[in-house]
Amino acid sequence: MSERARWVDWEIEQVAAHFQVDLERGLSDKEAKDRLKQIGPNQLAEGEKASWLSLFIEQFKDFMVLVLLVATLISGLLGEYTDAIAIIAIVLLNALLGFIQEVRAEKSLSALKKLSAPTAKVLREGAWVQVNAVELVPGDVIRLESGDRIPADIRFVKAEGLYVEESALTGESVAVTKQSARLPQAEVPLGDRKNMGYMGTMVVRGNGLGVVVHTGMSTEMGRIAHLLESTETMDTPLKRRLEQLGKVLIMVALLLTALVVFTGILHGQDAYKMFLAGVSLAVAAIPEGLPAIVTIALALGVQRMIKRQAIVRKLPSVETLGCATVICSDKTGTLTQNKMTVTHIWSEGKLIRVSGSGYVPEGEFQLAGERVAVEKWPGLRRLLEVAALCNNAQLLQKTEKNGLIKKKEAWMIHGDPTEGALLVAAAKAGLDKESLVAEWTRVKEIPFDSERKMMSVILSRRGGGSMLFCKGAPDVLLGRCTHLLEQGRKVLLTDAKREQILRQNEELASMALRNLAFAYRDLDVQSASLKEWQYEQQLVFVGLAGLIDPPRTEVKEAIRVCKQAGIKTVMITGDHQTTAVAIARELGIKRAQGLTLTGQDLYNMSDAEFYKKVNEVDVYARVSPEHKLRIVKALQQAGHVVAMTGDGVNDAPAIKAADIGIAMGITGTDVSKEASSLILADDNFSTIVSAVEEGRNIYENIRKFISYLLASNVGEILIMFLAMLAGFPLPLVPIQILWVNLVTDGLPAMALGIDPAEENTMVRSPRNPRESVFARGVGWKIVTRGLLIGACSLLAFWVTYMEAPDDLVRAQTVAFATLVFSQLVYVFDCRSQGTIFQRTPSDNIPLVLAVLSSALLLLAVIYYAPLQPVFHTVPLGLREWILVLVTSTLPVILAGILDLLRPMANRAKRLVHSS
Ligand SMILES: Nc1ncnc2c1ncn2[C@@H]1O[C@H](COP(=O)(O)OP(=O)(O)OP(=O)(O)O)[C@@H](O)[C@H]1O
Ligand SMILES: [Ca+2]
Repeated sequence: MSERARWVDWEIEQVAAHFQVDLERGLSDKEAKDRLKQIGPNQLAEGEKASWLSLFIEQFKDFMVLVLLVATLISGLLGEYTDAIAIIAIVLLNALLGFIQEVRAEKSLSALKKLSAPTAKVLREGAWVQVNAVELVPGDVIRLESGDRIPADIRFVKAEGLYVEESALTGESVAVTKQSARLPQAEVPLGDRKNMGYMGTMVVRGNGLGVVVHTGMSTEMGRIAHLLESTETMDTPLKRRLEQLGKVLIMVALLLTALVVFTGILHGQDAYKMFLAGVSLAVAAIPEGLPAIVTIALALGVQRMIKRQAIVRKLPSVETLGCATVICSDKTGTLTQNKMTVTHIWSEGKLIRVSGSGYVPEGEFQLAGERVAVEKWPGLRRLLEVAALCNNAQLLQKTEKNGLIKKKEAWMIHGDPTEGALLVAAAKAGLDKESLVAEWTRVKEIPFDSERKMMSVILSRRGGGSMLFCKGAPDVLLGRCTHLLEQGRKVLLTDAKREQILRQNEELASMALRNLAFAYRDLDVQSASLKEWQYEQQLVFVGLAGLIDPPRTEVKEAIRVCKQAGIKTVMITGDHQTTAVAIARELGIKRAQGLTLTGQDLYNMSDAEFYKKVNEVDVYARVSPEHKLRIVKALQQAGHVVAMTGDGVNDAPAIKAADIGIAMGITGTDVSKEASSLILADDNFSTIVSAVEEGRNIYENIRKFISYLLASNVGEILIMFLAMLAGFPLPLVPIQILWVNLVTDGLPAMALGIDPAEENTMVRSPRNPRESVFARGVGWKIVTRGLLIGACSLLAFWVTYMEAPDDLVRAQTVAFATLVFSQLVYVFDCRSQGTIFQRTPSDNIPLVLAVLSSALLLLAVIYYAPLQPVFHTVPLGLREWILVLVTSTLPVILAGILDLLRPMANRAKRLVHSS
């Protein structure tokens, strides 16, 4: 134990020396690389993955395939070599196809996992950079903020109001406070090592710095969790439902096959031939590949989503996305650009305009159009001092490598954009942080969180004395102020003054500005005994700042699309009500009669009251994260499928509870990301809307190939069944049945899975999550098309057979060709919920190619002499081809006519139901 615990009673300098790291600069890139090579990546070992071979063998586990293999083996032994070999070849080909599909799905899923892999903020060569957590090495200096998952075992170097929840390790769910100072002795249990942080535990409040002491399997986590569960399941509700459906379909297919065999034998067919045909039919007709294709369609769709900046963490959410009826979105950074600029300052009763734009620290302070000198205005100066010092952001000038950087882009900020904007404003007055820091030393920080809506620092002045600087939401901060700074003097804050400040705050907020208030207090010797919660009291109010945060340009359109698609957008923000409403109006979220509720309103409302109103609310303002959970619940109770965004630690419960929990890729905390099912790589609201569109499309594509595959299967069974019933000879031989199955299950079905969205995808209202996959015409399509395909193929067979009853092979070839071609025509019919003519083939080139190659393969099987005996085919003449082409397009034409009758059928059904 002492070997592991030894860091606990060391001084920080000792730890740094041990790891040969300069705490101000971090490791050099080279050193970090060397250590990584030596020690290995910072990750826990994963469990065994399924090998490729076992994945391949998996493809044969299907019962009917085994029966088929055995049956062919027997026929091989009986001397039917060509048949046996051909059948086995096709079964192998089928397995290969399934195998390739599965490998592909797996690959794209592991790529996904990488995308959402955790990162760490690490100091390398004097600069803070973001790296993948696996690249951390002992000696790295890392920064942690509330919501971060600690990426390795660390010794804290700095801790500001830091609380860490270590239940992953200790089982204790109450967060413990952390410190940087050494402990008197080393031998303390894990839970009491207050200056250590452990991999996998979670920062719930405050911030800190740490030196990495153990990585990967040498961490405490590595010691207990020897293996990480490796493969995430790819199960989704739809897949599960399809698997259940699959079982039913297997039964049906087997039953029908048995029926076919039985009828055939009754009509004097050869029992052995019938058996082989039956088994082949069963193999072809059982849609065992359905769940696999669903996974592929999901995986491919997920890849398209990534291109549109939406990273799916949980596959089932892809399906749910298409059902979303409400999207609850954060305001700052999601609906707005999160590029803030201070435009107004209110100090000592005067409203000052600040000119300039972006992060360039150039601009003027103007009062009624006249430039004001900040030096002559003590209140304004103090305000900017507080703004710059009660601040964790950094304003940086990009080093100009070439002269190409435009001035506007030459400046950037690190950290919270709100705080960055304040730094810029202070810099415009000539107060840059560096010179201020020379005068003021930070002693302590009471961090910001969205619950408190304020933040403070305690500073000691070089000349002596110390002060508390505080900034926060005006309405909150004002409650803690007792005094006011006026003409450089501290005066009592009267109720009238309070009123005035709040009025001013309202006025700024109605201009869609995000407001902050600033205050300070002198700390004398007595205040040394104050408890933390006692610091932020009896403050002296200094003034307000109004920050503009323009809406993202694309959001307005995205919200319009949502409306059209039957999805309601709701804004949930920690910001002030008036600000929120102003922006919500601008974006079209707020309807004329829509309600706005504040966190306070929610607090005063019973669940029953809230539930009654929830559908009318467009904007929730000044809410705390905890309210989000209540909002999700109420919406769900009202029957909504809810998508909810969030970024902080405290948003995690709501994200988890939502049907689609959405985290922010840029500003989101690890904890919120882990709780989410979708991550927005660009934090942008419009990305949610794209994801919804993709979600709907993926689901529709799945329905498309279900209708394709099942109708094809119905057709295959039907032609055999009807032929047996009518006492005809076998219209198809086993190898042909298997071939049809291979050619249709293969490329065309896959190409349907990547079909681009139909134009009306975002005009329809959301689908009911309980809706069956067969709803909205799919079931109808399967039945009508299936029946017609079977009947027409049989018709072609019958016509040819009647003409030349002793040339059975010719009739079989015609039936074979008709079946394949009618499916290849039908595949285009599957692309639209309307008629086949609603879409042009040119927008799915892969499908056209797939169909062409399937057609060519068929021609090869018919015309390439060596294959003719294998597939029992003969070359066809012009007359036969005309017959094939007519009978294979007939189903779609007839079905189109049937479709016209469908509304009538529905109406009749409703009439029957209502009477
Ligand atoms: N760094 C900060 N220091 C002090 N106060 C802050 C800081 N950032 C925000 N505030 C204040 O706290 C309020 C709530 O902030 P919070 O981050 O919870 O929500 P938001 O960012 O305004 O909106 P959203 O929830 O839409 O992202 C803000 O309106 C602001 O007045
Ligand atoms: Ca926020």
